[in-house]
Amino acid sequence: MAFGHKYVMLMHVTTKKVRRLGKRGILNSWRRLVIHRSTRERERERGREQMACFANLPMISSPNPNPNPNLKASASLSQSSISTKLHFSSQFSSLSPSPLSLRCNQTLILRRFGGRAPSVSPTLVVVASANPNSLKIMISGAPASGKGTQCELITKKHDLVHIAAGDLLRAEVAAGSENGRRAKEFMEKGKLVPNEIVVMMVRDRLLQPDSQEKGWLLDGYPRSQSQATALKEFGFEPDLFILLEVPEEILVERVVGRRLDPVTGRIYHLKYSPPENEEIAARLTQRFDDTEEKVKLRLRTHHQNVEAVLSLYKDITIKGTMFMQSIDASSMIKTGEKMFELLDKWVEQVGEENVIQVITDNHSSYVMAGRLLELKRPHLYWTPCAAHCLDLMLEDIGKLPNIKRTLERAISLNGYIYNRSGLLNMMRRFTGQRELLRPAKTRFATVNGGVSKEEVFAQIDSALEKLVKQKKATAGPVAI
Ligand SMILES: Nc1ncnc2c1ncn2[C@@H]1O[C@H](COP(=O)(O)OP(=O)(O)O)[C@@H](O)[C@H]1O
Repeated sequence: MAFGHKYVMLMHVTTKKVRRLGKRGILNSWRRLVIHRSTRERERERGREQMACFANLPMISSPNPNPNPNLKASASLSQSSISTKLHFSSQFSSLSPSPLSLRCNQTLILRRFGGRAPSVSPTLVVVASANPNSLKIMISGAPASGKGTQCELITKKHDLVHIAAGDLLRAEVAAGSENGRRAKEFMEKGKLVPNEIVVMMVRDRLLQPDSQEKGWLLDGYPRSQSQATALKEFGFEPDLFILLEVPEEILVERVVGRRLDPVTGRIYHLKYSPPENEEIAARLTQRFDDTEEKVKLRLRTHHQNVEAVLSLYKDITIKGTMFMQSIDASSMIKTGEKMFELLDKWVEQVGEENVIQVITDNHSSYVMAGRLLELKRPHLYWTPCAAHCLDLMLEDIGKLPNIKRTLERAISLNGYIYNRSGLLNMMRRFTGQRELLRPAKTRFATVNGGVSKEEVFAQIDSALEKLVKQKKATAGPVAI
């Protein structure tokens, strides 16, 4: 494939040829579609921004330049041939420093890098989108907000390629490359790694054939407006942006106790999800930036950037719980009617059609308020908080004499061990780093940090299902 000063050539093959000829043969046998520069100039004179040319294109993909210097594009070809509409961006000009790109269904399929005149042999990357129905999702959230868990569930169900910017960077650090060395300096400080390292890394991964064919779930990117813009310029636009929000105190606790099993890749938590046996416990590792001090820095960086990124994707964002307002209700907390007025005002403000469920405390005034609300608005669904119900039940159970005595003993034994570091150390050594369940204050808000990973996934998945249906409905045969 050549990029002369006068011509732009697009090539065409069919799947049968692909099988018969193999890679090299295909490159030689591509039918050339020649567009004379003069044609482009005439088009431009007509004031058209873009010139469209159409071709039958097989699924072609290769992020790596071919070693042949005269043929700087290489291709690996899959079985299915697809009909694809190509748009040739008319940014092309012998003087223009801007890169030349071909886009296919929003996916970058060809790009010339560098700002040299086209007479200089360009480096080409040829990639084609095989499946316009594939999902393209971005997921964002503070450290330990559960992105990893949700990504696992999402990729499993929708067979997407999971691309985590943090993992790409850690792989680079582990490889000991110059980029990795530089990246580590920033990662240790909980700061963002400079764009010149991250952007290309993510772009290259997105261009890989598996991401192009299956669709992708991009995790931890973009973290700034400039990263989002850079990706957009490369032609990558998500269908959906997911933001996971979790209160900060929960995040710190999660991060500090988080451990990785390097053999299985499974993530454990010393307290909430301890390893199953001593063998696993002994090999667990901790991320170098999972300390309390560093996580606080990472959280600050996250909060500084998240709003800017969100503003770019607000139309396609799904968010979890949103904090609206806190009110001092101490003067009315005991009066059902007053609590009803308060709740009713909020339902009015949010719009009744947008309220799925109203959840309150189990106090009699809340129960009365909830019932009044249901009377006034028969389509509204009110429930007392399930966690609070359980909390009250357990409190009552804990008052039974037998249980009360056992609990008291457990609490004093717990305090005895945890107040003596030598003893605690010994217990951990002999139990394979196990912890005792410790008495803690119960939290009775079913929302916020109390939402289970399955509930979060259900929320995300319903949005994904809608998206899949939408994509299927709008994907007709592509014009050629
Ligand atoms: N998109 C990005 N841009 C710049 N730096 C990044 C990006 N993604 C990850 N990093 C760096 O890698 C570190 C680890 O990222 P990650 O594994 O996603 O964990 P976390 O989100 O918990 O900080 C970040 O603290 C940051 O230094």
